[in-house]
Amino acid sequence: MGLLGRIPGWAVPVAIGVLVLLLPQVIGDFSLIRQVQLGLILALIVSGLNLSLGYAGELAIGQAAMYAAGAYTAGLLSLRGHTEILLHLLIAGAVALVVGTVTGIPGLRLGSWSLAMTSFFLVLLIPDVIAVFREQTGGRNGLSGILPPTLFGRPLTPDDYYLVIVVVTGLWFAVMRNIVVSRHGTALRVLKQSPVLAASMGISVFRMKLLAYALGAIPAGLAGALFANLDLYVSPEAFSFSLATTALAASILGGSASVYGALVGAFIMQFGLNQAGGFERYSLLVTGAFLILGGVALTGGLSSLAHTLWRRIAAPATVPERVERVQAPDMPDLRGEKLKVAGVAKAFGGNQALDTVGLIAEPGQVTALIGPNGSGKTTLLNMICGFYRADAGTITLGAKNLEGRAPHAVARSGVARTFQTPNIPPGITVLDAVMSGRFATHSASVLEAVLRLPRYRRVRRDDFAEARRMLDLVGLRHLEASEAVALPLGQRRLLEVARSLVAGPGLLLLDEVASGLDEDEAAGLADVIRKVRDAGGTVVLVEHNFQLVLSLADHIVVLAQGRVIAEGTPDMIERDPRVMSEYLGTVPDDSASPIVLGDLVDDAVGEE
Ligand SMILES: Nc1ncnc2c1ncn2[C@@H]1O[C@H](COP(=O)(O)OP(=O)(O)OP(=O)(O)O)[C@@H](O)[C@H]1O
Repeated sequence: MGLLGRIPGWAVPVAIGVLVLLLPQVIGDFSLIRQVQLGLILALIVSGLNLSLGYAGELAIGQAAMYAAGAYTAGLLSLRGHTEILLHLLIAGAVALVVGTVTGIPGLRLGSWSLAMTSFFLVLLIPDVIAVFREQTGGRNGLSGILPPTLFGRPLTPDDYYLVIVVVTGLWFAVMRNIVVSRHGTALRVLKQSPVLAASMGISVFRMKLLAYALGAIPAGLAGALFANLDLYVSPEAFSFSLATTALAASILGGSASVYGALVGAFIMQFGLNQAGGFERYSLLVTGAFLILGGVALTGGLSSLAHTLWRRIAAPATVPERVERVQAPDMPDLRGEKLKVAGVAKAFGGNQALDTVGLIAEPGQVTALIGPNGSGKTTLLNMICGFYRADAGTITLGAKNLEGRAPHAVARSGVARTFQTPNIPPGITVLDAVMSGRFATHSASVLEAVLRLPRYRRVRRDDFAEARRMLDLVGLRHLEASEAVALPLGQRRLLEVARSLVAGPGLLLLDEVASGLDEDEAAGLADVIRKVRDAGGTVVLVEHNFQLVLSLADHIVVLAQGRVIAEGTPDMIERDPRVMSEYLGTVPDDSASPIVLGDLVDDAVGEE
């Protein structure tokens, strides 16, 4: 690691903050200082957008409305004689939070693009809402007569007020950083990668998206209060649609999945726009140009570019090609639970994918589920995980009835799974990726994460310890600081197994976990699965590699056309004529060579 790599992560933003704080002492130019203040206010709005767009993957541009709510709240408070800036910030933040929550719920409940649409209409509605409450807001004439702000009763000079804006912005960015590096931050990235993955890790997709949108409202509300007290005048023009597009362009240009990208994007837009002659007329064109630049030329934004360069200079990444088979520790005891699937049926239109299927998986055993393509294996896994509702039948884990539970509730009941294609969010380390599997095991709130309260620290310590233990177990500990998504396939599969095990699940579902692995990698994986079994875990293995199934499974269930056609020990299954004939049905009739079951299944894998 180079000298640059030893600079702590917080040092750069703190140094920039101090520089910005001292700016008026160095530059006396009033108009430049005003641009900096407006840039910081825009950065607050953009950071809120980043939380939902960049981290949770939900396009929602309603921050302009929350900005307006914050500005009018502060203005109205001031007109009633309350000039205390801290009171303005507190109430404006709370009002924006309420606006964000109330408008976010219907948008998110309806799903799909609804939040984008509701937030879009929210911005278009601002002038109408202001007009309806003309008496209070001053309508199109705006709200004038706002009194200069005070701090603890003391009037603030313009220089003092500059400090207030810098400190509030700095504090918010510290809060944002704490959220982003917390479990909630990782959960947001998981959600952005895939709602299915999030739900299967016990994360409520609706709640997490609402959290991101509502939290993102707070800085917009703070920005509104700061703006009202800067200009001492608030009018509807300040909250036009072009503000929403400016914030969007700044977010994409700076890097929406980045904390400090909001500052970069906001300053480029603020200073860039100011330079553009006749901006008022061409604002949408200019922001559009910035949007295209950010979207086409800078995927991940300027901050991602800077981050990549920094990492190259400070700590060049070294990712070993192959799985390191280190002597792994023993698996801690797992409290596996009995899975009982009885009489489960599922039809998609006229296609009966599962027909009265039954399966029992015992703790301390590997139960393999095999069958030709389209026989219903994945459908059954998705039903156990709560992604599909059964038309008939029951699914229980221990004493818990899983049927009818939402996917995140099933995961919280102790069901963990891997995916046919490893599902790993970009931008997080191997250690973070494994720790994210523990999200459902705690109840430390966002506030505890932001303030780094003792319970949060304790939970975090346990997360680190457990994740490292699992990385030791699968032999990836030496890669804990590497970017998770950059690992080769074999290691990503092991990583998924570690992530599924880290919360000590009652049931582990492995979906074609050996597919695409070479012999060594498959053998390493088989060792890990045996350890899970020996530690008392309940394992259901969906697998096409028949030799691996024979060597690992204690019990095999064979599905064909949605029905269980055979079950028993590997010996029994290998000699079962029905199993042979079902598989024979999958090969061309002109196959004249002697047929071995394992070869046939391997052929099927090769064709995929
Ligand atoms: N969401 C869906 N909508 C409609 N049909 C579906 C859906 N999911 C699965 N099916 C159908 O259900 C049947 C079983 O599919 P499933 O994916 O469960 O099989 P599988 O045994 O997992 O196959 P593979 O080994 O190829 O993954 C297939 O006929 C498939 O086309």
